[in-house]
Amino acid sequence: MGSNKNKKRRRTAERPTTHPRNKYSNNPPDFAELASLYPTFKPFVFFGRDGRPRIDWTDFNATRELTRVLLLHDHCLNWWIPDGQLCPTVPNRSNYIHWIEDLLSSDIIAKTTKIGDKVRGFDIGTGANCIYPLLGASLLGWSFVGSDMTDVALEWAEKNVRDNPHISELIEIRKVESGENTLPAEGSNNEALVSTKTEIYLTEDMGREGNSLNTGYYGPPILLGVVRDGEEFDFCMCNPPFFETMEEAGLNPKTSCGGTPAEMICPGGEKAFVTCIIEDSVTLRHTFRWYTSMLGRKSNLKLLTSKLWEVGATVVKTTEFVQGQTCRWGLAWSFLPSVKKILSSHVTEKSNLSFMLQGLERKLGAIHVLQSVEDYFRNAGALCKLNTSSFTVDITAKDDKSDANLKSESQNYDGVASCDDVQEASGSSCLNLLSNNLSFRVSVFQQTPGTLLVKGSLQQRDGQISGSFSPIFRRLEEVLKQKFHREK
Ligand SMILES: C[S@@+](CC[C@H](N)C(=O)[O-])C[C@H]1O[C@@H](n2cnc3c(N)ncnc32)[C@H](O)[C@@H]1O
Repeated sequence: MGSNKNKKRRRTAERPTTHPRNKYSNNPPDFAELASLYPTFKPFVFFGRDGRPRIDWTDFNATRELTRVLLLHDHCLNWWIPDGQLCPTVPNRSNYIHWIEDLLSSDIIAKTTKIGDKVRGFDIGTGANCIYPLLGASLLGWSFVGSDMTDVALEWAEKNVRDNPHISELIEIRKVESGENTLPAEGSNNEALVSTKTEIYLTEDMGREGNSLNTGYYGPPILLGVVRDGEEFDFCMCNPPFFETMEEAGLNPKTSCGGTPAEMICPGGEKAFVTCIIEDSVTLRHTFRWYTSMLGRKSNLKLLTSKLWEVGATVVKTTEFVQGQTCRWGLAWSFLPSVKKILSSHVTEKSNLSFMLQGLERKLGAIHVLQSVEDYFRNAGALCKLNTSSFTVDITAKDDKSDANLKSESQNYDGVASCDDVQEASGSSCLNLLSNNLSFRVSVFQQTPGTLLVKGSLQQRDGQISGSFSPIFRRLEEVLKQKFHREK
């Protein structure tokens, strides 16, 4: 009992809170002072029995006025949103900005910008409040493209930019065209549009011809088709529509931050929305140094992390944003080569490795696993030969000069790229481990229904090259276990 209590206490103590560089980390907003300085805020402030100044968090007008005065007082920003639009909390949104700042200054991935270059970001779904571009530009001098699709968001985001001439040059608001075949989304207002496109096909680009990935997202374009030819960004960020329905959104009875259906929901919820960003990132690759999104559900973090390994991200990072009672998660990934590494060529290499896959659905057999193995390595740019009679896939890394940068890293392996984050899931996909001439065979044996043995055998023993076989095979094990476990 006692030890449980201690554990709980320890967990609470260890829980991450406000980012240390967040203006409010040691200085929470002082409502009494703000009330004395801003007469329009004063009517919303009352004093509790303990004598402390408070506001009614369930009153939209109070939370909006608080955001307005905080942006003005602490950030010299003029700001407003119409009734009912999503009202951001400033300390909470600042955490995400500071996390991106950490990612950009870390040496997890190669730096592509020169010293003195301006940081350029892309805010997916900037909303009427345009909070991230306003904060990023005023706190750090970053420039932004902020995208959105509803008229009200575009009109008010532009107004919020115009009302701040000292940073307005830094922010472009970009309309997302909903594209052809666009229908009003069921159960939402006219502003939420969905296209009739049902699947996103990843074909030639990824060497996965005919293999369609249904993201479950049927909305307007997110990055592909919005980012223009030749554009490059240091990062993208997104506070996605978290929910599938307004009932699910269930508007937290303890606070009132507004939020229209167009802001809060999309078909498939945040999982579908962020899956679509991931699919777009596979095509856009180095157009962004970091792709990031916020998530409202921890379960989606795990799921999307596995998806990122499957599509060949080189680095995946996660974090937790805690502000008061609200908990959100941050997911970041990149396709640039990871920089930190340890030399692994001295590792005595095993040329035969194996693992078991258990608990598969009965209808899934060796052939499905082999096809996943083939897809996975083909995605990473390797040549794959599937033999359905011997139940093997032969894999050889291609000699592709365009990937020379990635392949040159193959003698080094960094299983964990670390940063100061609270939670992290980092690693290296097979992409940056596949070296020219590395060739190996993966064989799959059915043991009993639902249980398979997966074996990997190195085809050559070149000391330097073979050093990457084991991490590649370990990564394959993770991917297959996650995939087939999920499909149970
Ligand atoms: C949860 S709100 C976030 C608003 C603001 N960034 C914030 O953090 O308060 C989500 C926004 O995404 C927009 N949105 C939905 N689908 C979009 C798409 N495909 N492209 C751009 N914006 C989109 C919505 O209109 C809405 O303004």
